[in-house]
Amino acid sequence: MSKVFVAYFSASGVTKTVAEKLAQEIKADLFEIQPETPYTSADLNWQNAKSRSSVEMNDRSSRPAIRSRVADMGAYDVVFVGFPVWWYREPSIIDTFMEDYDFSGKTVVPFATSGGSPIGSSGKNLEALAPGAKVESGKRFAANTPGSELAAWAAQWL
Ligand SMILES: Cc1cc2nc3c(=O)[nH]c(=O)nc-3n(C[C@H](O)[C@H](O)[C@H](O)COP(=O)(O)O)c2cc1C
Repeated sequence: MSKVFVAYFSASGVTKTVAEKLAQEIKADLFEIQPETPYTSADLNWQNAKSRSSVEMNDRSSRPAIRSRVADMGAYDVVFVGFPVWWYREPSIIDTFMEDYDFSGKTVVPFATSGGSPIGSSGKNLEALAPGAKVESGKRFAANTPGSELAAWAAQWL
């Protein structure tokens, strides 16, 4: 049986709810990707080109620091990676997370929440940062997606 992990970043709690539901349904270990410096509401203002999130998302090399490490990433075969869609793709802190570990030989499955945008090119972006991993294109879920739907979707990798 595959050993399964769910890691997520959530700035305002929506992805957190989906990630918790997913982990519970598939009995996976759960890890929150927490920024070393938490995002304030001013940081998250996408209408301000100078806000922290705008500045980070405009710089593809931006790698916001993460507060803590996964104890034993080597133990897992399948890693679900959850995040809010920011500017049609994964937030830069997800790029930090992907570069922080060796995912070779693992399957990485992105999932996201958003105001409506699909997950877009996030899977391809994560793939570029995870040499030797099989990275799926992933899926965007509505905030209130039932656990049964998440479980049915995830079953293909278990
Ligand atoms: C900086 C920023 C950029 C965003 N860009 C998009 C976007 O391109 N498309 C979209 O549908 N929603 C966008 N959103 C909305 C979030 O994806 C949505 O509210 C998400 O569910 C929040 O998840 P969270 O509570 O886990 O952080 C953006 C939100 C922020 C803060």
